[in-house]
Amino acid sequence: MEALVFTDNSTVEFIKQENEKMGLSYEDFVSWIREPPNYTTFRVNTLHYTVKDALQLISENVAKTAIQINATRCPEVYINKDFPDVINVGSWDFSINDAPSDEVVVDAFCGAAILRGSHLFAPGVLALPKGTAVGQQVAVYADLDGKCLQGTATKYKGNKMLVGTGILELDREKLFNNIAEKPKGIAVRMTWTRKGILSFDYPIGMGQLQNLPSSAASWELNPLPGDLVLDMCASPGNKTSHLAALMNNEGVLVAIDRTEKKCNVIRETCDSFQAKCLAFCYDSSKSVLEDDEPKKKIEDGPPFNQNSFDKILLDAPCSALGQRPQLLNKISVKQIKSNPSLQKRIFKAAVKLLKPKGTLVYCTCSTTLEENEGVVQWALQEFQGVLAQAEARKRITPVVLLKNVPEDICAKVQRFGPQVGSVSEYCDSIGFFISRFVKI
Ligand SMILES: C[S@@+](CC[C@H](N)C(=O)[O-])C[C@H]1O[C@@H](n2cnc3c(N)ncnc32)[C@H](O)[C@@H]1O
Repeated sequence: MEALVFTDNSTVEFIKQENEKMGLSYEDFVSWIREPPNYTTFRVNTLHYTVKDALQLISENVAKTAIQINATRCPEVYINKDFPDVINVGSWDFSINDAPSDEVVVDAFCGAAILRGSHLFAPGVLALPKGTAVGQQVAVYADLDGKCLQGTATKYKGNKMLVGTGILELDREKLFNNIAEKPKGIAVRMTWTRKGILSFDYPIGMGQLQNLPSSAASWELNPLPGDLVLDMCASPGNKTSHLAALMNNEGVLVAIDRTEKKCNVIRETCDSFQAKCLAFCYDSSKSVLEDDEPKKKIEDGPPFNQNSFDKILLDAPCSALGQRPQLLNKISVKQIKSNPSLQKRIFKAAVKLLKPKGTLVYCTCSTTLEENEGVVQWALQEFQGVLAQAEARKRITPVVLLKNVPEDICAKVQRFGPQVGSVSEYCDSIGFFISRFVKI
């Protein structure tokens, strides 16, 4: 029997109802969510690399991999037709006849990363039978029940899925027996994964693997050199670094997240891209000064004066139900339903911080109606006469009509997901939602 992706019965019921509103069955949704997208998207850091150079380098590295793994045909590598700084890399078209008998087991989260092309890194290994030697071909399985214990020395008998095969680079001694130091480095160098997605090398700073809708969200905001831009929920800074590139590092780019640790990650990401941004640790829902408070400079950090920013990205904290692939998810309905109230609080602050005629982009990596169209409906009601929903600058998804949501709202948002009847390659990405607004 196939293992469950969602373990909580009420979550299953909730997801069933959500998908019915889009004319999808629960089974359709789960069979989509448990598989990775068919291709990888790489966003080039145009501050320091040309897309042409990045394309050439990735193509060369993919060709080198072909030699290493004895593949006769390389996947396609090409510039995305809609986003000029995005390179698409297709999947490898070969299968294996028999998986090696030596098995490594990883947790479901790590298994999902391998399905998306990652190598297996040391901290992810749960089970490795005694006697398996470095240099040997191994099969990598994901534990679908969440029951395999770290350090297991025998073949794991629980519910598991083959995610790929590769060459073992670290033995049990290095993985489990060094108490003083946490294991690090590649434990298994993957040479085949179940959906044919493999990693490729690229220099630090050249760009990053980024889901296509995430790149699309920054393009929707369209920050220009010289703009005053705010990224309200910014860590780890992937979109921040993209915004800086679109601004050519000219203007002011402010990034906020709620802990210092998360802000340090934003700074690290931006440093590796040589992207300029001011990162501040703050609760974005409280980042607005009242009318009667003294005026401050943006550079001094939050809270900010009202009407301060030309463009604001609100990549909201969410249930992340659109992430793909998901092999095991224990989220409860209570957790899913806790998101909209925070999303709306941050949204309220965003509207106050935005200059008249300014642009706000709201996005999530969730597929639920309440976190997406639900927030849009609420915002249009709450800010009647102040905020208008705008057409997508670049529509790359089909319009998805939803029960009880006005058609004009559905027609303006972009919903990435497993929609029935869609043929665009862009729908084969993660589940994501983007809506653009302008302040009147
Ligand atoms: C979807 S992630 C952002 C991903 C990021 N935009 C990127 O592309 O790299 C949402 C972020 O919101 C942050 N967050 C949650 N509540 C917040 C709040 N009240 N104020 C600021 N940030 C918050 C979380 O810490 C998390 O890092």
